[in-house]
Amino acid sequence: MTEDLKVFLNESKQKIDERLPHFIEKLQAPESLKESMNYSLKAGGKRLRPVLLLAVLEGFGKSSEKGIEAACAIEMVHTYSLIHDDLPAMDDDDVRRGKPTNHKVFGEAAAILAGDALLTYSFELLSTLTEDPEIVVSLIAEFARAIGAEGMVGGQISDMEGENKDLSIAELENIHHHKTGDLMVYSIVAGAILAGATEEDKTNLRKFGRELGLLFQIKDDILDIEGDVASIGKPVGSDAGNNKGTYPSILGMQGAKERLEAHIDLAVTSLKKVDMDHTMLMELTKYVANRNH
Ligand SMILES: CC(C)=CCC/C(C)=C/COP(=O)(O)OP(=O)(O)O
Ligand SMILES: C=C(C)CCOP(=O)(O)OP(=O)(O)O
Repeated sequence: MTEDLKVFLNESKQKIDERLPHFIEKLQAPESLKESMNYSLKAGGKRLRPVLLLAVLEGFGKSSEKGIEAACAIEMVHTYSLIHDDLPAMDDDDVRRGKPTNHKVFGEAAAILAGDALLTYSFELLSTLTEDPEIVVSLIAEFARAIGAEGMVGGQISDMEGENKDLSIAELENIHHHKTGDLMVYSIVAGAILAGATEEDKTNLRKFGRELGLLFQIKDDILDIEGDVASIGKPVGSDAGNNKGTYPSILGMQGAKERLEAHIDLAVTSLKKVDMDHTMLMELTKYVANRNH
């Protein structure tokens, strides 16, 4: 990792980590609910989606302050998705971000409600942005599409329905485009909307985001086999345990790694077409593909 990326990641993560609990503190809501929401938000995480939004703003020469609220809203939704994903009705996982999962600490009902509250609050946060109302509406509409039935939620149910089945690579890609990719694409496009990017630049950033989402997920599948529990903060072997089709299970480990390289090339090609400073997004792409956590 370059020194510039290390500094950017640390600074961005720090800004998000500082702001997130502050948003929860000011809620006039039952303390038990706030505690459960904050537990998962504060449990750590790479903050990759907020970092992507801030990197896009920086690439267009805009201040990252402009994107903090939207970045926090995105992290809230990502955190809700992980809380629900870990529930017994879904992946039934006990450890997340190196800590006991939310339902293990607070019980299933509180975990479901903490997720619901984070999701709902994210929309409230976006609605209070001081941008032009047209921009706010477009940010909210695109967000709803990315994380709802046509996006992340749809991807999650396809993922669950795909368990114990022989999936083709096309089916697997479709699951990942929605389950993982759509929120990542949104993080990038939200940065572009806030930066006032042209339609052409937004289209190429969307293509870049789709490739980044896939390569992120291929790496996640690889780490589920080759990763180290202490680094990834969640159990290894969970995909095999849940009988999920993954890139290594369909293509073999070597095939999955070749696929990862191919998606890096495709991501870089789309990114280079965008009229911006690509340095940080280029570095982030390499980081996502080579990470060990
Ligand atoms: C609406 C919901 C609940 C969406 C969940 C979306 C999501 C990306 C879950 C984690 O995927 P994963 O199970 O592949 O990852 P991990 O290995 O981190 O559990
Ligand atoms: C989409 C997947 C595979 C869920 C985990 O996402 P991250 O790996 O970004 O999780 P955190 O760092 O936020 O915990």
